[in-house]
Amino acid sequence: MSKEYTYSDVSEHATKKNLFVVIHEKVYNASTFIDEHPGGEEVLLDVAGQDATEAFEDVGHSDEAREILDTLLVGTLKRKEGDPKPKSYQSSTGTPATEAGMGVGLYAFILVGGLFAFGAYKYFQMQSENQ
Ligand code: HEM
Repeated sequence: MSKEYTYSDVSEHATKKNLFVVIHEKVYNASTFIDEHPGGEEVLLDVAGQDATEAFEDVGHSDEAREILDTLLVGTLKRKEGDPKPKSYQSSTGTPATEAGMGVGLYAFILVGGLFAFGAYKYFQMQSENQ
């Protein structure tokens, strides 16, 4: 019974009693669940009628949470031109940024290590000259 919703259809369901969210291109009706949400109703109201993929994944929800999600499914999202871009968690900028951070850390480590080795080398050279 998969129904297709456009982004503007979804955005019309943005109240506590009528609350749709988009997660991974699927449309969920969270109205019945909002009062039971362990993370509180505030966070769900924040993303009501919007793409909540990033918010949902950032929390690192359990498999149980994903099972509940399945029971709330009402349809799939049909994107049109001009709609907000899909929030695909995998392709978010988080991963490359982390890699870049590690790269910089690695260079810093090599640089500091190199300087230390050079210092030690000079130190032992002076020591042997003094003898
Ligand atoms: C309809 C979609 C959602 C469902 C079915 C859902 C379900 C759940 C469930 C079952 C938990 C308990 C912990 C776990 O099993 O992972 C939980 C915790 C939580 N959720 Fe959601 N959630 C949804 C959307 C969201 C969104 C959009 C946010 C936005 C940030 C959010 C924020 C949180 C937070 C912060 C917790 C942790 C609460 C704590 O440990 O004190 N959830 N959620």
